[in-house]
Amino acid sequence: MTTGELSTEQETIASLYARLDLERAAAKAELAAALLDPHERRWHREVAVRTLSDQVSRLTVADQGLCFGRTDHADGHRTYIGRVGLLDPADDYRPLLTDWRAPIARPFYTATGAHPEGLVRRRHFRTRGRCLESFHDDELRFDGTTLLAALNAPRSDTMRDIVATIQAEQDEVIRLDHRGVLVIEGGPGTGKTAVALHRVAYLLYTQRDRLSRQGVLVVGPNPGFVDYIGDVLPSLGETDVVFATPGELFPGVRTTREDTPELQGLKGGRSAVALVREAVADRQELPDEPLPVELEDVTVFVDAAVAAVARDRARTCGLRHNEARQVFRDALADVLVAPALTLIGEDWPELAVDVRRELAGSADLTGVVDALWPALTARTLLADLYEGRCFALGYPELHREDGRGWTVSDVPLLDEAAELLGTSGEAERVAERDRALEVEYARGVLEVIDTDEAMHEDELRAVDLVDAEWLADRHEAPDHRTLAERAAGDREWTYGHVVVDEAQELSEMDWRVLMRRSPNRSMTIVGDLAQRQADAGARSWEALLAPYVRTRWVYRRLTVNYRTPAAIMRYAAPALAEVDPAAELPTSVRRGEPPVEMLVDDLAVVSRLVAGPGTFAVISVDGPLTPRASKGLEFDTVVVVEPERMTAAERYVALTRATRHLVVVRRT
Ligand SMILES: Nc1ncnc2c1ncn2[C@@H]1O[C@H](COP(=O)(O)OP(=O)(O)OP(=O)(O)O)[C@@H](O)[C@H]1O
Repeated sequence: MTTGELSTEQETIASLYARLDLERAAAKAELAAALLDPHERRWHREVAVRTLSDQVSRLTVADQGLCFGRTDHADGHRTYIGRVGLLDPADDYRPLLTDWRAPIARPFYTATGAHPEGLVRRRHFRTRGRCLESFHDDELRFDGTTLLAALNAPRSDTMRDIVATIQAEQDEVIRLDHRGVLVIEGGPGTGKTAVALHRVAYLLYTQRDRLSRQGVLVVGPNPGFVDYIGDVLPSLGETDVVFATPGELFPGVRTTREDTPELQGLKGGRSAVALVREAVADRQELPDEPLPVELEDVTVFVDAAVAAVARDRARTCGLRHNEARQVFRDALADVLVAPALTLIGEDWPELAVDVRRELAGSADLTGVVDALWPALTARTLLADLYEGRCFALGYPELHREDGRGWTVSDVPLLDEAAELLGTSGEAERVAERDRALEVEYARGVLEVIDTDEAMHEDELRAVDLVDAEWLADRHEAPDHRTLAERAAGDREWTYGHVVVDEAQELSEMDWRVLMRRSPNRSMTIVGDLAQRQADAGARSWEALLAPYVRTRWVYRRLTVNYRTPAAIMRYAAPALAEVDPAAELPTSVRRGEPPVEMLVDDLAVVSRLVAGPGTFAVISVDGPLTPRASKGLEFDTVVVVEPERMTAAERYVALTRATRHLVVVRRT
C-alpha cells in the first residue's frame, strides 16, 4: 500500500460521501414536501411518505463505513462495494458504489485463488468515520510461487488470510452445496480452521437472508475467528456471528475452569443425562413429617402418602418440573378435600366445592408446594447438587464447596437441567399482563385523538395509520442489540448454521447442547480424531452423529499440511502411530530443517534458547503453554519440553505447532 494509492482511494471515498450527502438531502426534502402535499390522494401520500422515510434512514445508516471494498476485474473494470448503491446522475447514472447485496458484488465475498470469479484483486478498506485508514489486497492471480511466498511469510498473532492461495481440495469444501452436517477432517496444518472460516464467509453471503435472521454460531478455542470474519464480511460478519468457547454456551456463564479428567468423563458422558434427571427427581420430595395446611374450620395434613399421589400425577402429566408445579398443587388440593370433609364431619357437594376453593388459595399449601416441589433454576439445581445433595444421590465425587464455581463440563449439565426444568412461567405471565394494559391504554389514546368531527373524510386520521397494538409497541423500549447479542443471551435461540472447530474435544453432553441450538442440523464440523486430548472427546464421527442424523452426513478429508515442514512431520510420525496405527500423515508442502534435540541442566534456560524473527512458544506439560492450550495454534519456532511426559496425542499436537523450527529439550 503506497501513500499515493491511499490518498487516491481516500479521494474516491470522499467523493462517495459527497454523493451520499446530496442524495440524503434530496430525499429529506422530498419527504418534507410529500408530508405537506395537500393535493396528493391519501393513499398515494402514505406510500410516498413511507418509501421516502425508508430511503432517508437507509442513507443515514450507510454513513457508517459507507465503502468497504473494491473488486478489480480481469477486463480492467473496477467496482467499489459498500452499504448502499450510489449512481452518478451527471454521467448517465454510472454506478459509483455497488450495494454489497447486488449480484455483481458477489465475488467480493466468494472469490478465491482457486475460483477467482473473474477477479484479479480484491481490496479491503479499513475506515474510521469518513477517513480511510488503510487497505489490504488479496491478489487472486494465482501461480505456484504465490503459495510458497504466503507460507514462508512469518506468522503474526492474527489469523492470516489464505483466500488468495486456497487450494482445490479446500475450495471444494468451502463451496460444498450441502445443507446438513459436513465433517471436515485433516491432520495438523491442513487448513481446517481456515477452511471452516471461509465456508462461514461463503454461507453468510450465499444464504444471507436465512443466516441474517438466525445467525451463525461458531464454537471453538480460537477467538481470532470472529475478528477475521468481521474483516472479510463487513455488513454481515460483525453482527450475525456468535463466537463461543464450550465454556460459554450457557447464557450467563463464562468459564475456562476444567474439572479433573475423571470428573470430565462423568459429566461428559451420555449417562450424565440420567444424573441430571435424578437431580431433578430428588427435588420432588415426600415430607418426613406431615405438613399442616390450616383451613378456616380444620387443619389437614400433607403426609407422605398424600404427597406421593400428587407427585405421581405431576410426574406423569408430561410437563417439565417448573411447569408441573401447578399440577402438583392442584393434585394436593384434590386429595385433601376428602380428609377435610371427614374432619368437618359433614359432606355435601357445595361444601366440597368450598373446601376445594379454600385449598386452592391457601398460603399454607403454597408453602408445602415450595418445600416439596420447589421452583428451580438450572444453576440452583446443580449448585445444591454439588454442595451436598450429591452424597445422598450416590455421587460423592461431585462434591465441591462452591457449587457455583462453574467448570467447562458443567455447561452442558446446566443446559440439560434448564431443558428438564422448563420456565416457571412467572416472567411470561407478567409480560403478557403488562402488554394487555399497554394496548388498552393505547386504545384509549386513539379514541381521544379521533374524535375531531371537523376532519374531512379524505384526511388521514390516526386510526388509518396506526392501531392500538402498534402504538403500544412504540412505547416498548426498542431492542437495539444486534442479532449476535440477542442470540448469545438466549438459551433457546436456534442458529441457521453452527460451526464447530476442534470438534474432537467435545463431549457427548456438549453435542447435545449444540444439537439443541441447531435443530435444522446445518453444521460444519471441523476436527482431527488423532489430535483428541480430552478423555470425554469424540472417538468416532459415526458414533457421535448417529443419534442425531443417523448416516445423513458428509465427510471430507484434507490431506496437505501447509504449516509443518516435512522433516518435522516425520519426527512427529511415531506419536501419530501411537495414537492410531492406521492414520496417515498429511503431506507437507514445505521441506524445512529437521528438529534440533537438546539436553540441558536447567529447564529455566529454555526461554533464552531461541531468539529470532517471528513468533515463538514453549510447550510443556507444566506450561507456560500446555499441549492442550496449544491446539489450533502455530508459531514460527516451537520448543517442546520433555515430550515423553506427554500422552501420545498431546505429543502429536505439540510437535506439529511449528511452521519453521522445532527444538526438543530434555533434562540431562
Ligand atoms: N491454501 C493455503 N494457503 C496458504 N496458507 C494456508 C493454506 N491453507 C492453510 N494455510 C495455513 O496453514 C496454517 C494451518 O492452517 P489451520 O490452522 O487452518 O490448520 P488446521 O488444520 O486447523 O490445523 P490444526 O489441526 O493443527 O489446528 C495456517 O497458517 C493457514 O493460514
